[in-house]
Amino acid sequence: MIALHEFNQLPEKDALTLLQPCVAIPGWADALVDGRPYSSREALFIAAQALTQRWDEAALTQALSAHPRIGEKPAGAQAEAALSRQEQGAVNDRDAALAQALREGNARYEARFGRVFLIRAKGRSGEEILRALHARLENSDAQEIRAALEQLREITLLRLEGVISE
Ligand SMILES: NC(=O)NC1=NC(=O)NC1=O
Repeated sequence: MIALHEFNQLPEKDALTLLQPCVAIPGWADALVDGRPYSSREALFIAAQALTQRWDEAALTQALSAHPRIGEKPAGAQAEAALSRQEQGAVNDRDAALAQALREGNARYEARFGRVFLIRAKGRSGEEILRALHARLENSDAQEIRAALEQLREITLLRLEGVISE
């Protein structure tokens, strides 16, 4: 976590490294770093959100390489794995029936849409995530790309909030 004025002054490489765990879409961090200096944290978040509007199915596929399945808390020390574990903290991984239901739901989703189910897990219980997964299974391909991209935006901006303080 660094202050906005520090972020504005970081060497480009260090600023990119700081933003990299937010989302595995390099163009997003590149553009956000290029847009410095930001006059306020709000201006930074407005720019960050605007840049996510460019994302399409290809960007979603690229980002999913850095997101473990829900219920599969990733091992590994890299920043993304630690963030995923923290974000999935409310998913009770001691509930075997829930874990099984999530595994089955993930498998059904992947069979239907051909990619990992993505949801902003922070603040959501496993049961709430499972309900959302079942509801989204009813989406058309186009609807589900939009739904997944919206979740990716939420995850990315939540992670950015954890990187840049006032
Ligand atoms: N498949 C996922 O939805 N993964 C994740 N959701 C989050 O909020 N963090 C993740 O890693």
